[in-house]
Amino acid sequence: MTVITHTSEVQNVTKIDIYDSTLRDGAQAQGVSYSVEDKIKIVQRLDELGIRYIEAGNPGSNPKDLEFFARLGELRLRHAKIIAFGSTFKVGGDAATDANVQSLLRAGASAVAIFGKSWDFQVTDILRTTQAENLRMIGDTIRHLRQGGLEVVFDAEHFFDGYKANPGYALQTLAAAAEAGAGCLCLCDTNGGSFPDEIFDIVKVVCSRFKCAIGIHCHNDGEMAVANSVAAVRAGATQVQGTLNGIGERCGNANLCAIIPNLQLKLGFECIPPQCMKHLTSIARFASEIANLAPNDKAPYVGSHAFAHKGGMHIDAVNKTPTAYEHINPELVGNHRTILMSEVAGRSTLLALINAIDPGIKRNSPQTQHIMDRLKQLEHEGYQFETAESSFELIVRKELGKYQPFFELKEFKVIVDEPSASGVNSSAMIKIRVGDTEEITAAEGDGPVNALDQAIRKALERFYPAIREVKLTDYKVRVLDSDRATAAKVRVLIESTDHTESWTTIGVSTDVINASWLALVDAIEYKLVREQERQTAPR
Ligand SMILES: CC(=O)SCCNC(=O)CCNC(=O)[C@H](O)C(C)(C)COP(=O)(O)OP(=O)(O)OC[C@H]1O[C@@H](n2cnc3c(N)ncnc32)[C@H](O)[C@@H]1OP(=O)(O)O
Ligand SMILES: CC(=O)C(=O)O
Repeated sequence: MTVITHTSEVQNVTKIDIYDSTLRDGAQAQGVSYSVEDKIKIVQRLDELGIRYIEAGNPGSNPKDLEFFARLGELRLRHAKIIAFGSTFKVGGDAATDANVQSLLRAGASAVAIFGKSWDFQVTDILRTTQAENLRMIGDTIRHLRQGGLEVVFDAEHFFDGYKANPGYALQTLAAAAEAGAGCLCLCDTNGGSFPDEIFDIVKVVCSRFKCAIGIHCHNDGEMAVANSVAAVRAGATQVQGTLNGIGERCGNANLCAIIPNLQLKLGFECIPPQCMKHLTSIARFASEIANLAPNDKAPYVGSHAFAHKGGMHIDAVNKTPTAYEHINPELVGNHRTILMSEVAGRSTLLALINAIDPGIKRNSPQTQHIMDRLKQLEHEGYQFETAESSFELIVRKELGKYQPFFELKEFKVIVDEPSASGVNSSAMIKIRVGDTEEITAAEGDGPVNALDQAIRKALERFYPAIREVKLTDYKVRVLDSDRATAAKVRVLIESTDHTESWTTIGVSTDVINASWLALVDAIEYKLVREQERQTAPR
C-alpha cells in the first residue's frame, strides 16, 4: 500500500534566500501606488514571514522612496535585510558623481541591488554606447558601492536573452560584476519570454563558472515565471527574486506565494522558517488589500478557491482522505478547505450540513436523497447555493421539519415615486402576522428594495429585537436569461452581518422585487434561527 503524506521530508536542506520586490518591481505594476505607510506595513509583514531580502524602493527615483529610506530607523526587523535599488552610473559618467549611485550610498540600507545591461543589443541600441563602456559602468559602480561598505546584488538585466544572442558578452558582464565584489549575480529574464529548460541549462553554465551566489529574477510574460524560477533553483541558483501575488510590470513577476511553498513543501529547500509558512495566505491577501487589487481567488496555495471542492465525487473522496484531491494540507500555508453546495454535489456533500441539524439522518436515508433532488431542481431554476449556503440551510431545516416559522406574510405593497421631490423615491407597506398578532407598517427607502427592507425590519423589531443588529452589506443582481429581456429571471444575492457573523442569502424570480424579497426574508430568518439556537444552547 502506498501512503501519500502532505509534506515531503528531505535531508540536507539547502537554504534559499528569498528576495521580495513587491515594493519596487511590484510598484511598477499598472494600477499600483503605495504610500510610505503602506510600504512600512508590507515590510513588517514580509519580515514576519521570514523573508531574507526586501527590495523596498529606488531612492534615486522619487521623493516617496527617499522618505521611506529616511524612515528606515523606525523599522525593527528580525529576519529581513532592506535593499535599496538603482542602476549603474550613466554612460560616460563615474560612480563618485552619479546622482543615482550617490542616492544608493545615502539611503542608509546595508545592501543594494544595481541593474546593468548584459545583452549586447541593449548596450548598443538603448544605452547607445560600447560594450567596453558598459563593462566599465558595471565594474566601477559595484566597486564604488563595495568601498562604501555595502553588500551588492548585481541584477543582470536581460541576461537570458543576452546569453542566447551573445553568450560570451553576457558572461563578461557577470565577470565584471563578480570581480568588482558583487555578492550575488542575479540573472534576469527581464522580458519574461524564456522557458524552464533554457533557464535550467543557462543557470547551470553560470553556476559552474562563478563562485558567488547566483540569483534568479523572472517576469511572467509567457506565464512561466514560477516554473522558470524553480528550474533555476534546481540548476543551482540560491537567491530567488519575486513579488507577493506576482504583481509587477506588464504581466508581473514570479509569484513568491507559489514559489516559496513549491520549493519548501515540495522540493525540500528552506526559503522561510518552517513555522512562518502558515502566514503565507494572510500576507498574500494583506498585500492585495494594501495594493488595492482584487485578490486572485484562483491563486495556487493562497487563493480562496485553492482548496474549494465542488464535484460530489471529489467531496466524498476528500472527506475520506484529503490527499485524494489536495496536493498539500491547506493549513500548512494558512489556507482552509471549502466544500461547495451545488447541483454537482452528491449525498456526502449534504450529509455534514444535514447532520448539523439532525444527526440521526444517514447517507441512505430518504430525506438525504429528497434534499439532494430539491437542491438540484432549485439550481436548475436559477439558484446558486455555493455562495448562499445560509438559504440552503433554511431549505434543509424546512425539508427536515426542523423549522418553526417566525412570521407569516399577509401582503406587501411597494410604490415607486418618480420623479421624487424628497430624494427618497420609494415606499413600502407590509402586513405580517406573528402568533395571534397582526402588524402593519410602512417605510420609505432609497429604491423599492431598501423600502421593503426597512418596512419588514420595522414590523418585526418589536417581536424580535435582535433584528436591529442585522445590516445588509452587499446586494447583487444577475440576469439569468438575458435573451428574454424584461421578462428574464433574476438572481438576487444579499450579504448580511450582525458584526459576529456574515451570511449570504438568495432569491430567484422573474420579478426583481420578489427575488429581493425572498433573499431578504431568508436573511432575517437565518438571523432568527441563530438567535434561537443561542438562547436554547446549554450554558
Ligand atoms: C528591468 C527593470 O525593471 S529596471 C528598473 C526600471 N525602473 C524604473 O525605471 C523606475 C525608476 N525610474 C525612474 O524613476 C527614472 O527612470 C530615473 C529617475 C531613474 C531616471 O530618469 P531620467 O534621468 O529622466 O531618465 P529616463 O528614465 O528618461 O531614461 C533612462 C536613462 O537611463 C539609462 N539607462 C537605462 N538602463 C541603464 C543602466 N543599466 N545603467 C545606466 N543607465 C541606464 C538610459 O539609457 C537613459 O539614459 P539617457 O537619457 O542618457 O538616454
Ligand atoms: C532588474 C529587473 O527588474 C529586471 O531585469 O527585470
